[in-house]
Amino acid sequence: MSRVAVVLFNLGGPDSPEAVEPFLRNLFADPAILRVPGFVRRFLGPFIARRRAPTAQAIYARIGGRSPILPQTQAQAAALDAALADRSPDHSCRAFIAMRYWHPFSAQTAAAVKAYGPDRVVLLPLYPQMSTTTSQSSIDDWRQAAQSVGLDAPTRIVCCYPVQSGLIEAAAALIRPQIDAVAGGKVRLLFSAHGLPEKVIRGGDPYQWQVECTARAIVERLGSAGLDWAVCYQSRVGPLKWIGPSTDDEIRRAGGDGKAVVLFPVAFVSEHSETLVELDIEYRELAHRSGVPAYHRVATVGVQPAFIDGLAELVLRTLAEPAQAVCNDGSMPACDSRFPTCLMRAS
Ligand SMILES: C=CC1=C(C)c2cc3[nH]c(cc4nc(cc5[nH]c(cc1n2)c(C)c5CCC(=O)O)C(CCC(=O)O)=C4C)c(C)c3C=C
Ligand SMILES: [Fe+2]
Ligand SMILES: [Fe+2]
Repeated sequence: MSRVAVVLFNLGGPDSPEAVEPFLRNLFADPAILRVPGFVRRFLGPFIARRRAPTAQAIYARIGGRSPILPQTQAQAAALDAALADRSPDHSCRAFIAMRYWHPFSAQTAAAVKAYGPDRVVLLPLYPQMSTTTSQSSIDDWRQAAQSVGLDAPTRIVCCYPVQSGLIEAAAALIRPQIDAVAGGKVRLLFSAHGLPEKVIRGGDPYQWQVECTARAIVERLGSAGLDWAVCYQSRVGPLKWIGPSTDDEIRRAGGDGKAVVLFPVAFVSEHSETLVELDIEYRELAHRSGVPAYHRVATVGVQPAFIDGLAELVLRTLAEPAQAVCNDGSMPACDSRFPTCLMRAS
């Protein structure tokens, strides 16, 4: 029986009010996030972090001063361990967590994985849609950490899984009752994803294309003829032009059209500041002010069994593949055919 370490990547979030500014410093030190020459980033990153800290502290203060992203990810890791134990008699799998901008960092997790002594390692970003700013940044960070602790077990990467059947099934099961609950059926389903600067997408990042693939696959699974739906982008920060339409504009448009809103966070798989504050408080207030007759925020897929089973399937499929990295579950083309940044190419 082979020992497999599955490393789950997520963004991480501050665990106290004092952690907010150092968390932001880590985020803006990432060359994938702040795309300026290194000597500029070394000064500009801490400057932006200091300027953003009071706003971010106010955001986290609304949810008890800390992000729940780590306990949420730990629950997913435990559920994945159980799903893999049920499905895989040939492998003994254990899930580890590596966060990009707050504890536990890749360096600490790489040391724990080394101590576990795996025969193989599977890297699994908790981002269904691949972006250079998220999955690729985490994997680059992991490679450095693994090298520095001398972790050299054969490693496979899950690049992305925007239409993985478990993800789509879990999403549709959460969305369907919210749509059915809207009296009179005058409803618009908004798929809200974290935005990105336009220049990141122009640079060959598959994220926006994959967000749209996920939304379309969920609509198909819902099978509601004539369903009114749209994709939109939230969480803009900084002076650059970001991809649109923005979630704010879509909420105002729904209000103008007299439509109720059912909003599904299509690029987040757990709860944190962007869902609990931006979607549940700020956009709910905006919807009210904009005349939206009803606003329903759908929960993230979290530990829904269909989603966790889908992750387990991805792990087992990745272990069975000869390729260094896999995209999706084979039900759509790998993103390397269209995007130079696909992790299949990078590996
Ligand atoms: C799909 C997921 C995400 C992408 C893409 C992404 C890009 C991105 N983010 C920022 C800046 C910030 N993000 C912040 C919080 C945050 N971002 C994501 C996910 C993606 N980011 C998550 C899950 C979270 C929440 C963390 C938590 O609460 O646990 C923040 C901090 C909060 C705030 O100040 O608003 C910043 C800043 C940029 C610049 C960017 C792409 C270039
Ligand atoms: Fe973000
Ligand atoms: Fe890919």
